Amino acid sequence: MASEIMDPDRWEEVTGEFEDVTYHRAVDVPAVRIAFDRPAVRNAFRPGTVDELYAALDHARKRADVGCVLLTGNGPSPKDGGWAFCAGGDQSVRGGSGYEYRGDDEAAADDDPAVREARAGRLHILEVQRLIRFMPKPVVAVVPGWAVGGGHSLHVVCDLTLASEEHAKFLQTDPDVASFDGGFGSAYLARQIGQKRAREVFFRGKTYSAAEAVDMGMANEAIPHADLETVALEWADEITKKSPTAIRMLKFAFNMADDGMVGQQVFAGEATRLGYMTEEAQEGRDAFLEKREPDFSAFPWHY
Ligand SMILES: CC(C)(COP(=O)(O)OP(=O)(O)OC[C@H]1O[C@@H](n2cnc3c(N)ncnc32)[C@H](O)[C@@H]1OP(=O)(O)O)[C@@H](O)C(=O)NCCC(=O)NCCSC(=O)c1cc(O)c2ccccc2c1O
Repeated sequence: MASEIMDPDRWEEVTGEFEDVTYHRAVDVPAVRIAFDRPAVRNAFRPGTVDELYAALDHARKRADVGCVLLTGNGPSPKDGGWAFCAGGDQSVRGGSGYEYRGDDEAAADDDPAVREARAGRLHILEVQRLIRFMPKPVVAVVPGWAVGGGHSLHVVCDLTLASEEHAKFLQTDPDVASFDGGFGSAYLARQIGQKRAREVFFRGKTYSAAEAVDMGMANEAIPHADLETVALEWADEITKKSPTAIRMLKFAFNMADDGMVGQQVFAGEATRLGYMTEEAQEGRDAFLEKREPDFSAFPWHY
């Protein structure tokens, strides 16, 4: 198995071109498990990792038989036995304007010369954040160890966070390495734990345990390490037994208050879809196609 705490009987691999992440589908729950797979570097991401993560998440987003995504990190490290969710951007490939494809990572990069010419350093983990935020199904951060820097921001943007009681550690190093996630990583964190605490997380760079993260309101539950993935699957099972439409509308309703006009647009788009599903809307469409006046008289003015 990809990770020591992953139960081989519960998962089957989803085929794809993956080097830096693993992608599995649960055998008895409509959920998938997407995991960073660079445990020797605390699951830090390089550009190719982010490309693969995006591809796997987008695949999960589109599947009718997937209602929940578990995002985690494989472990332990073969070097020292350490555990990590994700330690953020790989500092060894950070260039002048972002993270760069280098070495074997280069193979994953787009070869089109015009694309190469346009490409600045990659900060496209932000595109992954938006995908998580706007996908119409819950994404659960399953944190078996370090969640640091851009890895911390990823857990923040996930809908729920479950953390290993023994090994999860939450830390913001952004200002130590002269980086700053001024979007969800900081501002949305402040929504979760309050302005003073969020500023402390970034300005002091203190490490918080799973229990502290739960107390602060940025994690949902601390779970014994050995049971972490079992409990995560139980949560996925509970979630996916509920109405897909209700869960989708709730996620977008929760988002809307913080997402401005885009949040309204995403929620309203789903409301439009529900409208289109009514006979009333179909009468509007049919009347146009049949070149007649619409007759909405059968549809009451509900209150
Ligand atoms: C994560 C740690 C706190 C763990 O400490 P620990 O003592 O347990 O382990 P080691 O330090 O010995 O690490 C083991 C091994 O892993 C390598 N490693 C760890 N993290 C990284 C990393 N981020 N990049 C590269 N390599 C890493 C480490 O070098 C060791 O290798 P050896 O060969 O020596 O065995 C601690 O490791 C740590 O503090 N890591 C750095 C965390 C960090 O600063 N991350 C980057 C923050 S910035 C960021 O992530 C970010 C990315 C974006 O794309 C953004 C985009 C837009 C806006 C903001 C962004 C952003 O902030």
